[in-house]
Amino acid sequence: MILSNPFFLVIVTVCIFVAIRVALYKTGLVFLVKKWWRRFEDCFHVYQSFKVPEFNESMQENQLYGRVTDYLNSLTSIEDSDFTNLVTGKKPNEIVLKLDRNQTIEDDFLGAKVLWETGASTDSTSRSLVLKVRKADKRRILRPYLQHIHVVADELEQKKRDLRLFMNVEAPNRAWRAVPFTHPSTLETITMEADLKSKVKSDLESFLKARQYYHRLGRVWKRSFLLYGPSGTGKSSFVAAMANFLNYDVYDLDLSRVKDDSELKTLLLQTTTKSVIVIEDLDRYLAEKSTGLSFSGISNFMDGLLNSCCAEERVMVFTMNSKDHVDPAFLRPGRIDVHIHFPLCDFGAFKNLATSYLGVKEHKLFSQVEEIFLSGSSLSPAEIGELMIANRNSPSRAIKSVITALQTDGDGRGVGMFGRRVGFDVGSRKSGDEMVEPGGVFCGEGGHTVRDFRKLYGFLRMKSNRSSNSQSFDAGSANRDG
Ligand SMILES: Nc1ncnc2c1ncn2[C@@H]1O[C@H](COP(=O)(O)OP(=O)(O)OP(=O)(O)O)[C@@H](O)[C@H]1O
Ligand SMILES: [Mg+2]
Repeated sequence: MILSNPFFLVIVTVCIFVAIRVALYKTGLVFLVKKWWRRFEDCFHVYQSFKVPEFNESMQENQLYGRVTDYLNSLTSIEDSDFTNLVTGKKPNEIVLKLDRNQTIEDDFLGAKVLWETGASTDSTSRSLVLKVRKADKRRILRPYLQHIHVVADELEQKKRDLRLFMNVEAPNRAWRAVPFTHPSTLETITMEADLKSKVKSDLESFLKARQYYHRLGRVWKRSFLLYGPSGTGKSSFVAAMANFLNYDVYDLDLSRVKDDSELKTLLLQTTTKSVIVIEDLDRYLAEKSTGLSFSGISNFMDGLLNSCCAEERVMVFTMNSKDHVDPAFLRPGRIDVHIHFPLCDFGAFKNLATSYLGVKEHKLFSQVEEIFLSGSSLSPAEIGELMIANRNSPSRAIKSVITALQTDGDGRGVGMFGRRVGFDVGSRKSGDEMVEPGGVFCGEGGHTVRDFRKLYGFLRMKSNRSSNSQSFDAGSANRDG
């Protein structure tokens, strides 16, 4: 009687389906069912296979094999294969998945399904990969798919490579000398207004993807940044962070070592793609009258227009303490695309530094520090950071030393005296997009002055002549995210 009740039957059927589904998922049998279903489905398609052997007939390495392997290892579907190897990545705590032999993994491209089988070659010493494409899809997807593999493999290769820092040396014929670039600065470690940081990040991200866009416009694929602000506000650290983010080499160009315009041209020609080309303290260099370089020599360099081959896929960065006395022609849009202001610390930046350097988010002395900042005192992030590092075992002592430093060295270096403290003036001064800034530091218990600590830092500026007479003027920013 009850069995003939349709309502009861529906309930029972639903319960049975739910129970089967739960059982399939709980036991993992669902993967087996999917596999069988795929095999069943494949019976209705004709596949064409393409083999990618590890070596060619002359036993030379087939580079495509390595590229495809890298590509397959980057696919998320590798996690679904029955057997994968876990190996250490580039960083010691990084674990990466690598495909094992005799596995099949699936990939989707332009709506078509393709299969890759990893297997041993007939002689069982060398390996091979087999790509299976449905015949019906072959004409449409094969070429673009292989192209796509190349593009992804290029990107992966770029990520894997070790970065280098190039410096121009005086010796003839050896324009650039390279050393490994291992600066630990990242966009995360730079104290900067959160909004600004994310703007810079997305600017760099969209630059990386914009090759077609720039080419369609007939423009050289490059982006130029001006970082300006007082000494010790993080400009050089930011250059390093940018290079690490982009995974680009760094060319640190010391203009005082360049004889004339033609040498400058040669230096640019000798840079490679995927690089950040930095000129530090450009304002100071331009202010020195006794230079062998002409206005057009420097501006041509900045434009990279000598030849698109020597500016393609490059980021140019110029740092300055102030752009007030710089000929606006150097800063016009196109020559400099983005202006980023690096100000001295305000209270928000101080709190972010306290969080990262001392692990302190709140402290009873904070209200006193805030008052001093509000009265117009300020120090650079470098100055405050060094004080915190020196007193890192005692947050109270560290904050007290910051207070003392603000009251002595920091007087009048903040908003009060130098005016502007925030800054994102988009294109307001006919000089490209205007982003802005990170913030400041101090140090020195036991009689250290700000000036003493200033001598302790600096990374790209390995040229002693440039670092010895650094000065700081200009002011800065809003809240930072650390
Ligand atoms: N905004 C910041 N966030 C985090 N650390 C900072 C920041 N600014 C400065 N520092 C720290 O201070 C030190 C000096 O910074 P950096 O050399 O980048 O300053 P700079 O602006 O290039 O100074 P200069 O104009 O004298 O070359 C670095 O070690 C860096 O860690
Ligand atoms: Mg610097």
